[in-house]
Amino acid sequence: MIVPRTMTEVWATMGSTIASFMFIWAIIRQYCPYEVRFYFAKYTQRIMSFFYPYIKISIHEYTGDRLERSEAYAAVEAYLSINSSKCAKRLKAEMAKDCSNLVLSMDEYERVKDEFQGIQVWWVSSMVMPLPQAMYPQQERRYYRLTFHKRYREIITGAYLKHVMQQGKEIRVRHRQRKLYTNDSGNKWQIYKQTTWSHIVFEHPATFETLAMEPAKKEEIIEDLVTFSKSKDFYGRIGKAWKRGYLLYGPPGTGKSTMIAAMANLLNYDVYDLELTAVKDNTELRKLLIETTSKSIIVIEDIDCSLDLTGQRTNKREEKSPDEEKGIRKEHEESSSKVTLSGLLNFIDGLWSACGEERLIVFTTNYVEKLDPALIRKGRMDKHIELFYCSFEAFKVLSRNYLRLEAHPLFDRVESLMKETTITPADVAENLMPKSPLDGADKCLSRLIQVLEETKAAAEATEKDEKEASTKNAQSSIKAAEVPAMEDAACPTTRKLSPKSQNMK
Ligand SMILES: Nc1ncnc2c1ncn2[C@@H]1O[C@H](COP(=O)(O)OP(=O)(O)OP(=O)(O)O)[C@@H](O)[C@H]1O
Repeated sequence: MIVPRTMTEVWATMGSTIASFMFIWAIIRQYCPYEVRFYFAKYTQRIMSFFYPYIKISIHEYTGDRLERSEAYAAVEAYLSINSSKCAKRLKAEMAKDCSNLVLSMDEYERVKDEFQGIQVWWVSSMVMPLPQAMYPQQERRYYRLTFHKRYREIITGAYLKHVMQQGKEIRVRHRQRKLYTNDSGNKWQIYKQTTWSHIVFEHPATFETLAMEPAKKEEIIEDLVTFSKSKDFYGRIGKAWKRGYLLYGPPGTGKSTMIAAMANLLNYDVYDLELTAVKDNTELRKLLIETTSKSIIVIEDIDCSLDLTGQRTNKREEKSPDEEKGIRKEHEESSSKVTLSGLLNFIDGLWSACGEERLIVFTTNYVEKLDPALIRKGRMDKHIELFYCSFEAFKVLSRNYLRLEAHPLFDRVESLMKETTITPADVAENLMPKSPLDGADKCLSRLIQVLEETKAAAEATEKDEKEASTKNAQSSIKAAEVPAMEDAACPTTRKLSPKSQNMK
């Protein structure tokens, strides 16, 4: 045997060995039957794995017959986007479908190391190229491969993978773009078709900080919401679906819709704005419910206008002006649907309502007294929140938002007027809004004071009119009572006759 002496000889020997091996392999591939090769590869792998102490787990991007994108792959991708961006040398940046920012992930064939409870694991991103002879053009199939020592099989397949999935899902929720869904396309013929959710990006800027409300009440609501969002284990333990109902009620313009936006922003939830009048029947309502995702708020605004408490539905459009009424009523007749009160009750807490988790169901109404007690009982609508007219504390929040003012000499006058009259936060907000670039705080506050004074004067005038009217009514009823008494005195027999006997007479 010739022993190579120099480096050049070593390379030359190695090169010729590899070439010989490839030549032999090519001959085997050409002449050896497929079955023999298959068994050869299979048993070689088994023998290798006997000596090879590592386990590999692959997580593919697309799974199933319908080739849906795998949730597990997406979670690993999100998990590694944080880990890999710190240590990988080749990263790729993409604008993800549900995300407003660029998302960094490991580039193909890049390898990163991760550590869990002192155990080292390796992740490799890889892909399978489509077969050239495939009948349909396919995309390359990407996958992540996790490698770890077989000694740690239990921990890695249990706790570590659970940790990766959990963290990955959380990262995805944090980075996703939230959506505002609606089932009302505005098409009056929609009632003859199945309704589905359509969405836009949810970008309402309202927060609890900007919401005008008594600070103590605000704190209580925030605490309730945050506690709910952290109560997965609690709900599991007590055997209840992880959802909570909120009933927001109060006069128009007191901030019910604004509060829903603040709730969504606080908890980072999507919003499903459910228009009941556009839902055909209970089956369709259930279908819409099933299509909602976790971490969401399902809102039914003005519930009193959407569903008659006898189970007969009315349309909120019926409340339009008399001019519109005729045309609208026709439209309503065409679009009337068969969602019933019991269908809605099932929607809230029937068996199907447990199909998702971490969901809030919010009803709003201006007339809480009109609602069926069954609809709003505790357990369905767990928390009832009344939104009031603007208090001075709420006004201070609005003046901070609109005028960046914490204090002002005119505040005292506003405070005393607010004790004497009522005004909605919407009206206060409108008056604090500068109408021109030259409008300063003085002008806005003076405008608000003027409106408050006018409202107070109008309320006093109405009260005076009502008092006068009731005095007049009282006087006329006294007079009316005196007339029969005088008639009775003139003819005592008449009094004893009943109307019937009078007629007979
Ligand atoms: N509590 C509040 N805090 C801050 N802004 C408010 C508040 N209430 C009302 N507003 C302002 O008034 C506008 C109307 O409020 P919003 O639509 O939330 O009232 P609402 O109670 O839902 O009314 P409706 O019952 O008529 O639907 C909002 O755009 C917001 O600017």
